[in-house]
Amino acid sequence: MVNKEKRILEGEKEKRVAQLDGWKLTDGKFIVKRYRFTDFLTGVQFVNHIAEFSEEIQHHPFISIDYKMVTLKLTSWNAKGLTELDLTCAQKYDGLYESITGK
Ligand SMILES: C[C@H](O)[C@H](O)[C@H]1CNC2=NC(N)=NC(=O)C2=N1
Repeated sequence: MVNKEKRILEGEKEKRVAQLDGWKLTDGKFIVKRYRFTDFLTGVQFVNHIAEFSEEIQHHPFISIDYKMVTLKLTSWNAKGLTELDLTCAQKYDGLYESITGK
């Protein structure tokens, strides 16, 4: 079984993050994405879904809500860097966004 808590190798990071949709690598250990919504409450609804999922799997992104924009920033504190779990979560967040907005 793949160890999801394993850090992604230094030389692999850029490539792996580039395979994600709209996610950017920052400070060598975070991935960040901005999600746009047509209104404030839809963004809040998205954040609620993210919050529930994060609790379920005990892996939590930094979340900021700036009116109709939600920014998620993720790393694995325990592993002190980016892990497979972070990349998996990024795809899950994208799926939640799609299910809420249809985009
Ligand atoms: C004990 C608890 O499961 C851990 O501290 C979890 C909680 N949520 C977490 N969230 C994130 N993003 N990274 C972690 O390493 C992490 N660790």
